[in-house]
Amino acid sequence: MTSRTESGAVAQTDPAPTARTAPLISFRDVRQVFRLSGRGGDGSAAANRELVALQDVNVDIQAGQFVALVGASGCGKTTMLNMLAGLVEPTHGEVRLDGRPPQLPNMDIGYMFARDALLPWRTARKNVELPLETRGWGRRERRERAEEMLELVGLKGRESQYRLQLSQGMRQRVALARTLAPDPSLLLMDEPFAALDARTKLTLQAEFLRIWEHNQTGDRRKTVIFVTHDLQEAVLLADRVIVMLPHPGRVAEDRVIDLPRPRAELLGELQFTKEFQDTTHGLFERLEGAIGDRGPDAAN
Ligand SMILES: Nc1ncnc2c1ncn2[C@@H]1O[C@H](COP(=O)(O)OP(=O)(O)OP(=O)(O)O)[C@@H](O)[C@H]1O
Repeated sequence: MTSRTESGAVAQTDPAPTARTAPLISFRDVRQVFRLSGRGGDGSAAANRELVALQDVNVDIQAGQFVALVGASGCGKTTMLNMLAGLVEPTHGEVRLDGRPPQLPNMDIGYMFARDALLPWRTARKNVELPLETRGWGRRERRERAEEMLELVGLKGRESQYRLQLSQGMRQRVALARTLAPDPSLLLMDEPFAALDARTKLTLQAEFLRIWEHNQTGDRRKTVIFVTHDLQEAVLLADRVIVMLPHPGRVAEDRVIDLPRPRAELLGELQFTKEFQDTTHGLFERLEGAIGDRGPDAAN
């Protein structure tokens, strides 16, 4: 499989191992226009204008891939996640998940955000139990599963603590445990580690990768769509990095990351390898080049 960059060139791409099977996810000629209402520039007249959040997006993703979406603020990354979650329907074109338009609710999706969004009146364990409650799990199995997940993310002994008693890193661990608890096969992750300091971030990246890589050998392998502003994080974690540009939001580059797997134990060292630095540098130039290019819809 190949894909086109915005300039029409064919980008280096392709999830080789499963390339001949039908993609789990496909965005076909997707365009998303939001109608904005409000005051005009002079503050006097009401103005209605359109914002092109996504333009000509064509992306296929195979089951089990770890794909990072990277790009400046406003290039439509979250909108793509929301389309997969069934929260946004494209204005034009098609989004397919397992061959069908995404539907709400989809119990086989886990969605995780930059802010932990834990319920402050529930303990860590009760927070992890939440998605299991909505899926109708019984009380005992919920409790067992929540405890198992909290142990997996390194929070054994913290089950009864409330959000306020936990550090930001611990809260994100609880959020990760909550996202993984129902064992979803598709993970939508919107800057899940962005609010963490560098050291905690690296620890959580490694832990998440360890869990994900461990699952890849079983029948519950997980597809990950991981949104980040951090190019290094994208290259470290993903099989494939899609670089997006804003005004309008579009795909600029679609690159396979050819670093060894499993990677979880290597993250600390990988960052200093020439392979990693060359890959990151190439993609960085692509993003940097875009800074001068405000795109055809810069007013948006
Ligand atoms: N429901 C909406 N109504 C109007 N405009 C929207 C809506 N959702 C998103 N937008 C706009 O669409 C554009 C793309 O938004 P989106 O959140 O997908 O970008 P993003 O790349 O995820 O940005 P960030 O990195 O800042 O989260 C932005 O200009 C945003 O303001």
